[in-house]
Amino acid sequence: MPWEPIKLNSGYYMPSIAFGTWKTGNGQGPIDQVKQALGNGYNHIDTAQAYKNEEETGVALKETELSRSDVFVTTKYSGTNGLDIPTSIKNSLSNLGLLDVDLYLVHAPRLAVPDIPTCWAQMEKVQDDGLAKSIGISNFGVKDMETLVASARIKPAVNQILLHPYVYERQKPILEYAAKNGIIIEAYSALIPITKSPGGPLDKPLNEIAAKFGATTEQILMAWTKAKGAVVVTSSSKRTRLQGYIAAGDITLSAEDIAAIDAAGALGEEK
Ligand SMILES: NC(=O)C1=CN([C@@H]2O[C@H](COP(=O)(O)OP(=O)(O)OC[C@H]3O[C@@H](n4cnc5c(N)ncnc54)[C@H](O)[C@@H]3O)[C@@H](O)[C@H]2O)C=CC1
Ligand SMILES: O=CCc1c[nH]c2ccccc12
Repeated sequence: MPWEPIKLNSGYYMPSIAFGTWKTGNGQGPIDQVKQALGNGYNHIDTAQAYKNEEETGVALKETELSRSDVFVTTKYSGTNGLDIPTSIKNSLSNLGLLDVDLYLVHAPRLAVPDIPTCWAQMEKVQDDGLAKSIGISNFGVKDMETLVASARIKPAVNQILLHPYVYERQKPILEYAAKNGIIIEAYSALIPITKSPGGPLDKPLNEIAAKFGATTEQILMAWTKAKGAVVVTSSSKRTRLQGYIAAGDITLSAEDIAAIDAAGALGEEK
């Protein structure tokens, strides 16, 4: 299997590519987009309180042929409407029509109120109470993680962060700290060098490596992210793109390919 499941520090396995539901509200709606992803090789769905599509995600999960145990569901505490963590997780489960989620994340460190240790103790209770199989964080920097780990009984299983070659140097300390502490990195917006920042130093190596593999540049960015040991959370309303991302799991970049992408990435910061 190309995108191998990754074992989390909770003992559970997480599929290493996820379909993200942020901004699935346009055109084809979230229900159809989640169903399309589930029908095209995705068994990991990423949503959040803030995305306001947990109910639609729940409908898609009910309507799919896959059983609950075949799909890994992530949602996040986003501090929406000023609700606290115990209330938010119950609302999310009710919206999703589920008894538990596979992964519950604190969406950003600024949401950890009144402070990170107090917030994390509430997350630990969510896991203790069986409402989430694993708990984690998103957008946490090294200092945030140090504060959390210093008082944690349960270490975060995952830190979901921005990761692509133009921010790799900046984000590397987060990857290193996570690796030392058994925290899996999940990368969002891996395609930004193509979707938002084309015309930079990455274009040449990405095009050359893509031509060598007979692949698209999106697929090469996905393969690079995978090579960094990260889980990928991506999205598209287009079936062919979704299928292309799955196929990217078969691409193994050489050390030289990775070095060329790292070097070009370090030359240009995100625009
Ligand atoms: N925790 C957090 O703060 C965040 C989490 N996320 C999660 O990650 C998921 C994916 O985030 P994205 O930034 O959308 O990921 P992404 O970088 O993988 O981009 C996917 C988007 O790029 C488009 N795309 C693909 N190839 C393209 C091409 N050749 N030309 C133009 N557009 C192309 C797709 O249609 C899709 O809209 C979200 O749905 C959400 O679940 C995203 C942002 C922040
Ligand atoms: O997850 C994507 C970005 C986003 C949208 N709403 C929120 C709320 C809190 C943190 C991040 C985000």
